[in-house]
Amino acid sequence: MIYTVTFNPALDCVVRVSNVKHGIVNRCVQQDIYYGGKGVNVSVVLNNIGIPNKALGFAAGPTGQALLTGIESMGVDHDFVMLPEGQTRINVKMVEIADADDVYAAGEETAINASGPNIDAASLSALNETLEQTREGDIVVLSGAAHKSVPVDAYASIVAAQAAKGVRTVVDVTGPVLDCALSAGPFLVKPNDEEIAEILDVEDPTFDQIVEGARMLQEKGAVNVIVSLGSKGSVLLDEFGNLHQAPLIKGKLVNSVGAGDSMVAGFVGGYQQAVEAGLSGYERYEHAFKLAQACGSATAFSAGLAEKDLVDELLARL
Ligand SMILES: O=P(O)(O)OC[C@@]1(O)O[C@H](CO)[C@@H](O)[C@@H]1O
Repeated sequence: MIYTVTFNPALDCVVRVSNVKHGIVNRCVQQDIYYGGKGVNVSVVLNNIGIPNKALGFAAGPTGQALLTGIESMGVDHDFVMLPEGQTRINVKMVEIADADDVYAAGEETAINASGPNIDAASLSALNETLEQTREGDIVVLSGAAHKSVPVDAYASIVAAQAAKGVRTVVDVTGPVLDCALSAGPFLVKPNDEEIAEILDVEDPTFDQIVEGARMLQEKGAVNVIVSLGSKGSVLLDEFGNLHQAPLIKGKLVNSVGAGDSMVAGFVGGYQQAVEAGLSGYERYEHAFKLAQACGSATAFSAGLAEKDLVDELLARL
């Protein structure tokens, strides 16, 4: 079973605007609301491609209730802890489009992510209790930034507790929370090229430097590392030291929100399928990485998150 944990989910309000001017009221030409937060996105994509999973995390207030009702109506199984105070955040994603008649054209994306509600110690304990339901062989995906009230080692503690039970974990977060979690040996981390640049302290890393950065993350404890390289595709450095490279799949970019989360969904879903099919070593990772690429690109080519038909179509091209 795959579990996702979203400490700070969000209602993503994506507004498409042409000819934005600062300092005045702008009217959008299209508005879409998605049930988001990185782990929630992973769950939605897994659900869309027919892979059973359960979404965990924290929700609060009427916005949190709307998020839970929304994912439930999509068929996503969940077991969120309701926080005693506050509201699940609303994140605004603005896409600036050149032509008001071509609403879903690619455009420059600007995100304003809210800070989200405070997480009290009792609620954190309640989440840890829900995580007791995992079993050996399961995968737990910990995705997205946590509110500043969360101790920096909260992800690391979950990684360590799950590893002790034979559960693999994915940690998709940055900064000190990632640094701390690395030492607990997560199964997968997924930085992008900018985060690798920060780790290496270089401005515009070459391909070799990206690979060096990924190896550094392995030395610090990550079992596998996927680095998304924007228009240059992505790479996977697997636990055996093999480098899997994937150029970007060609298609019309509509929306990059959730594309990275969709890669994570494809990877964990594909990894689980490969285990069940008896694949091992290099083949297991090739299979997982292909589904990761197909899911990531299917989201990038859609207004919302990846749907099965497009994922299958893209998979057939790889
Ligand atoms: O603030 P975080 O947790 O880093 O990121 C949250 C977020 O930007 O990530 C998802 C896309 O990856 C969105 O659904 C959501 O709004």
